[in-house]
Amino acid sequence: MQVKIIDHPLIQHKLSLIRDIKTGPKEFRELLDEISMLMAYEITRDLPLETTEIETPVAKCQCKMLAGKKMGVVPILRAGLGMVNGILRLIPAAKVGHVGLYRDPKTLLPVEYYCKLPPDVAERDFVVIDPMLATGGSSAATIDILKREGARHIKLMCLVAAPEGVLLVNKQHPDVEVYTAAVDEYLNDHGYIVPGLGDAGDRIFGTK
Ligand SMILES: O=P(O)(O)OC[C@H]1O[C@H](OP(=O)(O)OP(=O)(O)O)[C@H](O)[C@@H]1O
Ligand SMILES: O=c1cc[nH]c(=O)[nH]1
Ligand SMILES: [Mg+2]
Repeated sequence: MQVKIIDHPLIQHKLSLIRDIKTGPKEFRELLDEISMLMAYEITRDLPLETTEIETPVAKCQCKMLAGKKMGVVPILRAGLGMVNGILRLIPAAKVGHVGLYRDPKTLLPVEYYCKLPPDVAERDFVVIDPMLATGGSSAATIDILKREGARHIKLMCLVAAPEGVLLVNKQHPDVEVYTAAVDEYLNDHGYIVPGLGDAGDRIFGTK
């Protein structure tokens, strides 16, 4: 199983709070936003730097700055929306594409209902975001869509993953690095991650 677990203590602490059934939508959204920002710090570790001359009040010096790589963030609707702002706070120049998928409750297969991507897909490095990687069907389908539109560099960032989902993405998209804060135990008969955190979309938007 190829997966990078981001086990920073702040992320693990906040993840435990977010799992708690007593955490309501307001606190859930705030925690997801904070965790997303912390995770973005980790997934951008390999961004290229270039040297440029800066003049401080004291002297000129050679300083490092981001080399201007174009980035794109693609939340999977709905729950992925809860991770967008945390990432944009660290990478404000990223363009945001949206892919709408819902998981058919019987078949557990993803059903596409929306797609709007930036025009220059082939020039950008993408991060697909969704709090939950369960069977992996939704994430794998989103990566399919991005590749079909010309994307070549894609990472997947989720909050909680099931081993089944990581393995599916590894198998269908071996070039895509998967980042998560936790790999949980298994999927139950309804396709929910155990112990997981329940239905992420419903908990963010208060729809249950
Ligand atoms: O890995 P999978 O088995 O595909 O399941 C994970 C998907 O299920 C959830 O979305 P859901 O279909 O509940 O839609 P929502 O975000 O609109 O609630 C979740 O946010 C993922 O997108
Ligand atoms: O546990 C799960 C599985 C899929 N989608 C969710 O929101 N939670
Ligand atoms: Mg949902």
